[in-house]
Amino acid sequence: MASTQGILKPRKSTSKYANSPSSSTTSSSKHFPEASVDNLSSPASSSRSKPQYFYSESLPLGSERSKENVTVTVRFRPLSPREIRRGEEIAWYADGETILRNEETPSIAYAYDRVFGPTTTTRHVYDIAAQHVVSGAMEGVNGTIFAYGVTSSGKTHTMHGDQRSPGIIPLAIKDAFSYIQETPDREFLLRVSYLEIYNEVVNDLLNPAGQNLRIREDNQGAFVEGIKEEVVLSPAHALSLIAAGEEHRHVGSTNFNLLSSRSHTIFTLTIESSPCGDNNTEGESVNFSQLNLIDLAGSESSKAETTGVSRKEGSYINKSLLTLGTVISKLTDGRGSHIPYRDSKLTRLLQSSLSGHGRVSLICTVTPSSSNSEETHNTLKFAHRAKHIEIQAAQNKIVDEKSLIKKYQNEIRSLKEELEQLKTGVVTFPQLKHPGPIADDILILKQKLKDGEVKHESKLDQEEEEEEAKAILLSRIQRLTKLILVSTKSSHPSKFSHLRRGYSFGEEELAYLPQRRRDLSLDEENMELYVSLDTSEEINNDVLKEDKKVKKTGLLKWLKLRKRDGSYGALTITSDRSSGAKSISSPVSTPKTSNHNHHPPIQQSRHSHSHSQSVDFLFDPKQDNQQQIIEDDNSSQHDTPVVSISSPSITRLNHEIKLKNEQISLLEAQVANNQLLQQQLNQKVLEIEQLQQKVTQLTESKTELESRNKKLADDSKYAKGLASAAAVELTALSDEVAKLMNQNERLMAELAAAATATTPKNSPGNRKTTGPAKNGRRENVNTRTKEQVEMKRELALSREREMSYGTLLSQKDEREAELRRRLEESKQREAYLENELANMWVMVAKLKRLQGAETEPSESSKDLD
Ligand SMILES: Nc1ncnc2c1ncn2[C@@H]1O[C@H](COP(=O)(O)OP(=O)(O)OP(=O)(O)O)[C@@H](O)[C@H]1O
Repeated sequence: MASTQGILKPRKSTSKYANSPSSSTTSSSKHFPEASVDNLSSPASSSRSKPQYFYSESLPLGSERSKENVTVTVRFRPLSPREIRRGEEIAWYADGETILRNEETPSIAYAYDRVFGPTTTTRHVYDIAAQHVVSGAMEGVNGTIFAYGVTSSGKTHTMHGDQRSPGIIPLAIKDAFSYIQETPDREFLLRVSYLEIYNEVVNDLLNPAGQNLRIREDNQGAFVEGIKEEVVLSPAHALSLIAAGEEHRHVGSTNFNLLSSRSHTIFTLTIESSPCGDNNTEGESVNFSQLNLIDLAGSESSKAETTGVSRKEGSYINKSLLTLGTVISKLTDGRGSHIPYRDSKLTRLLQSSLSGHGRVSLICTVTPSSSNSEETHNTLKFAHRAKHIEIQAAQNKIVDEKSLIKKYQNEIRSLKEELEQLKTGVVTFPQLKHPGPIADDILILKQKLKDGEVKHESKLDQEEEEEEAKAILLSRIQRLTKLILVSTKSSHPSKFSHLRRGYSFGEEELAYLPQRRRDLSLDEENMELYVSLDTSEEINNDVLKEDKKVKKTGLLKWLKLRKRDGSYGALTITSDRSSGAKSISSPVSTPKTSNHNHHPPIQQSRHSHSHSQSVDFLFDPKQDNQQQIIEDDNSSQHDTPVVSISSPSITRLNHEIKLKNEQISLLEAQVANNQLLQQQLNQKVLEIEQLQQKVTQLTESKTELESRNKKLADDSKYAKGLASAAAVELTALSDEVAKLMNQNERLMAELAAAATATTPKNSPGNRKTTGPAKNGRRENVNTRTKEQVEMKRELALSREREMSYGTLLSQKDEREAELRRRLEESKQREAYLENELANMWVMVAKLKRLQGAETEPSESSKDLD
């Protein structure tokens, strides 16, 4: 793949204010005149005299610049009814369009590309902070827009919005389709994916089965393996996918926000475009870009009273946001040190955007309230750091083979050639020029035609077969064509950046936006206050409930329709970039206009350059001049000059053949679907069997471990008994030793006394003592000496015994410690196995659920048969 991407250029802090919050330079610091604001100081420089503050006055950003900074804007939300009730005060406020100031200490101020006050509409925020990123993405430059802020500061309100105030995501989608409408010389293919990062686990929000997906890397950067991508054909279609995805997003209640997002979400719009029709020459590269729209979970303040699950969620959220902060600091410190992208899934996925590949817009949402002043200040510092990231946005081009739009275009081209050959009768059964599932179908049908043709004798039969082949080719062309989006305008467009786009949302699109979803989270007290504050729109609970029901029914209806007939021709692509392949899991189906009763018949004329093979669609101006292509079967039949009518009977027969063909295609599709389901079912059964085996094995090893544990516990008990017996023995022994020592001392004392008593009597002066008395004393002395020797021997013996008992005791201690360690190990192993077992059961339950879900459609399709 030939991909031209931007280059990371961490900016060196050359200015003396570069590291001070007051020195916020803007995206345009190199290209726009800088204006200094005197008397503004930062916390860091408040003591210095006359600090200078640089900021830009010119927005939106010019598109011709090659080097840019991240666009950083700050949006205040109004004080919430709860905050008002608590009598909280304004701690921060917008001072003009670009400066934000602290109420208490006005010298603390920050400047950004734009500061939006609490009354600014999301549409205005979009125009300033997002529109240039979206238009860039439509032109082939990657783009990322994300909302950052503490919990309940208004991120989801800004990114998703509601029916009264659609957020950045719906506005961007609408704008993307407007861009297509205003660009008649290019063809587009749009597809979307939607994921969440919850507790550091990546889940696919468009595919509930896609849980705990892996992040992999290739030469284009990080990507999520196996994520589902859906080709989208209209704003309503894209919004319906988001609405369906939102149903799976993790939300919870915090003491700041009753419906708080507990996960980061990334909505990705992948855009491919190439020149239209005749301008589209083979081998020409395709513009390829991705627009990431990110709603981060809110960082949680230490004031949050959380327990259990929510504390765990909060710590994951805080950790990943902390990593985001560290990454941004390192990117901007100019030291070129290691950047820890890999420390969190969020930064891994954002690596490409943060390292300068494409445009980035950071919208920091803050609350003005005094109780959150500290958190707001942290957000402002984060925003200030992010401002220094330098990006170099460039168009991404990819070569033919990697592009889905080229693949479809080539397939349409060769199908048209085959159709033309069939019409002119030059080649009755041409050789296939392209492989793939559609070509396979055609091959089978052609084979059918071929087999039958030999037997047909009449000219009518031949014509019937030809008509059948033509009708099939035509329907394939139509199905593929409608995936590629083109403008209904024939004139050349004015430049996108000068266009005033129609932002208005039709009812159909609004149905997929929440009905002030977040407001429903207010407690009753707040609700009352909210209602009384918002007198223009009296919301009573019944109406809310009713609206919610209607919205849900709308979505369900849409999902059902989509399931039943593949409306919109929903095309699901599971990316497998590791193998370089994209698997198309559901081939393009033929939606009938009658099945789109939820979506009023939406038509769009395909701007074709080939008269003979054109597949014409009607354009419905009611659809805001920018609706998707869904073919009008009737009109295409009328306008397409491929059916040659030679006589009334042939016409009738042709008509019947067409009907039959359609039935055949439907049945074939159903059969293929059933086979696929059957295969999946078999696979699941196999997996369940394997899991059950594993569960049995685990149960066995658990039982074995339990018995080992029991044995070890017995051993340990025995060892403890031994140890306590030894301790008793040792105590007795030490008593005995003490006794012996006492005795010894006593004897020594006696001996000493005896020695003193003997010495003077044996002195020369006393040698006159009589014989028998002398002998008696000598005997006494001898007996005592003997006793002493005896006692010394006993003492030595008892010391030896004491030592041996000591050794024994330490050996016992060691053994006891060893047994305790083993006991601990086996307890850990048991816990691990129990955990594993629990996981297995969860998986088994999931698989069973899946199996159940898959059996249902297969049964219903059987019923159809
Ligand atoms: N600019 C705004 N104007 C009016 N109301 C707003 C605005 N921003 C936010 N709100 C309201 O404030 C409340 C909290 O907003 P939101 O749920 O968008 O916060 P959040 O930052 O996404 O919170 P979390 O991180 O907990 O998900 C909602 O009731 C929302 O409608």
